Amino acid sequence: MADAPYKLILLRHGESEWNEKNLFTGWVDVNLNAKGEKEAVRGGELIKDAGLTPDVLHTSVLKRAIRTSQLALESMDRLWLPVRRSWRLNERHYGALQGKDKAQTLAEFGEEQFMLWRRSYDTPPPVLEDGGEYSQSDDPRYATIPSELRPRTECLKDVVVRMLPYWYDTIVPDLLAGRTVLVAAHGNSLRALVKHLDGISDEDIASLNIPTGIPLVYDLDSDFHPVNPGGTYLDPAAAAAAIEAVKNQGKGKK
Ligand SMILES: O=C(O)[C@@H](CO)OP(=O)(O)O
Repeated sequence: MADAPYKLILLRHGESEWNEKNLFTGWVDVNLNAKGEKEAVRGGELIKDAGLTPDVLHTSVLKRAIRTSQLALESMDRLWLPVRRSWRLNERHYGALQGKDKAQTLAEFGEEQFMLWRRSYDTPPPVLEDGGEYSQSDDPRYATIPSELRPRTECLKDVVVRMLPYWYDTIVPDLLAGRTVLVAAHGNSLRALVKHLDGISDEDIASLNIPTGIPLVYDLDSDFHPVNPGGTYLDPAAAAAAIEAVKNQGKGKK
């Protein structure tokens, strides 16, 4: 393998209560379900069995990612790791779709609009008005984000824009310091990071899905380009099946 000084492990949270119900989630802070907890433990075991030892953890500020990281770290007896959390690793804000049923949304608006909202690079869902049941406008954890920066909906392009400063300013310095970095985050914030790492086009990113709970390892060269493009899933067979399930969400299958 070409020279690859940096090791990055990406982990999407385990299945959540709303993944199970097939609801658009975004910034709504739902918990893991029992299957998701098991996936998180297994994710940690996979990392350990691969001989990897994360030195630092980065998570979003949403409990499904935080709990996944804790369960994974516990299963490798590394709960003691230093941890940084940022809203910049949060799931994509799903705007007015938050809390809506994916299958009903597909039936109501049709496949084309559904896929535009769900996977197009630059078409955000309608804005979520402040103060509603699924709004985070009064959530204290976001109180320090200036209002012009605070999303009320996001497309993937918006996620790339808000996530990249965190990549460059916080994760890259950890890699440069020689640390193996574990990032526990979400389907769409990880799609944004993978798009950046692999240089995936705005069109091609639409068909890339990330499964819950299966670690994806990148070996990065000195310019932070993957020497293993696309990364390496630690359980490739399970990842392939789970990717297909994510793709089919909304079609009555999970
Ligand atoms: O609902 C969401 O927040 C995300 C991830 O679960 O869904 P999707 O894969 O449809 O972008």
